[in-house]
Amino acid sequence: MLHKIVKKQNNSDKCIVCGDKNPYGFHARFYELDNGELAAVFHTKELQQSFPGRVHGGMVAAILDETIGRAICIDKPGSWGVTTEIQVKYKKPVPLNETLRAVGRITRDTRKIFEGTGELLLENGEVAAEAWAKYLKVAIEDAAGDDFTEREWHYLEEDDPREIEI
Ligand SMILES: CCCCCCCC(=O)SCCNC(=O)CCNC(=O)[C@H](O)C(C)(C)COP(=O)(O)OP(=O)(O)OC[C@H]1O[C@@H](n2cnc3c(N)ncnc32)[C@H](O)[C@@H]1OP(=O)(O)O
Repeated sequence: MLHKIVKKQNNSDKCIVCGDKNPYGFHARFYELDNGELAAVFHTKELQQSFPGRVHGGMVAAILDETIGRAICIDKPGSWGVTTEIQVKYKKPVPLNETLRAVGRITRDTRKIFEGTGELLLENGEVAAEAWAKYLKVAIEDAAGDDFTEREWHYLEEDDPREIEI
């Protein structure tokens, strides 16, 4: 189904998932959708390999982790969490050198923690991996230091899509 993009989230410099200056990372872009979910658009790369031709399972977990972890910001902008637990079901190999999508949403939100689920989609829309994850809410200063948001947390002005097929 085609979903309208309501808002684009910021990127960091060095994160392995969203870092714009990390040569080995996914260079993911995160978009808040009109259905209340968060979509990631990201690029898989040769140097993320596990067995030849497929992305490492740890990297698959990483994109799902960040997609779910950022979904909290849809309803609560400026919220941050650190991952305390994650479960991933790997259903199909994730290919190298492709532009792929992931989607996540929040399923539980309390004063201290939040939880959510997400899926990584292949180009044809098939689900390659699904995850559930739990996060402890933290102040960004505690997780990343005092000046993280000024130093390396940027809105990237780009030619973004207006809609995403999920
Ligand atoms: C852009 C945002 C996207 C985010 C996606 C990516 C996020 C990441 O990759 S984060 C990196 C991976 N995760 C981490 O590094 C976390 C490592 N773990 C830690 O730092 C610690 O274990 C931490 C902070 C979670 C808890 O620290 P700890 O010293 O145990 O804290 P502690 O004082 O015992 O507990 C604090 C509170 O949290 C609660 N708590 C601790 N762990 C958990 C847990 N797993 N589940 C639920 N509650 C918990 C405790 O019950 C306690 O509650 P209260 O204050 O009511 O007593």
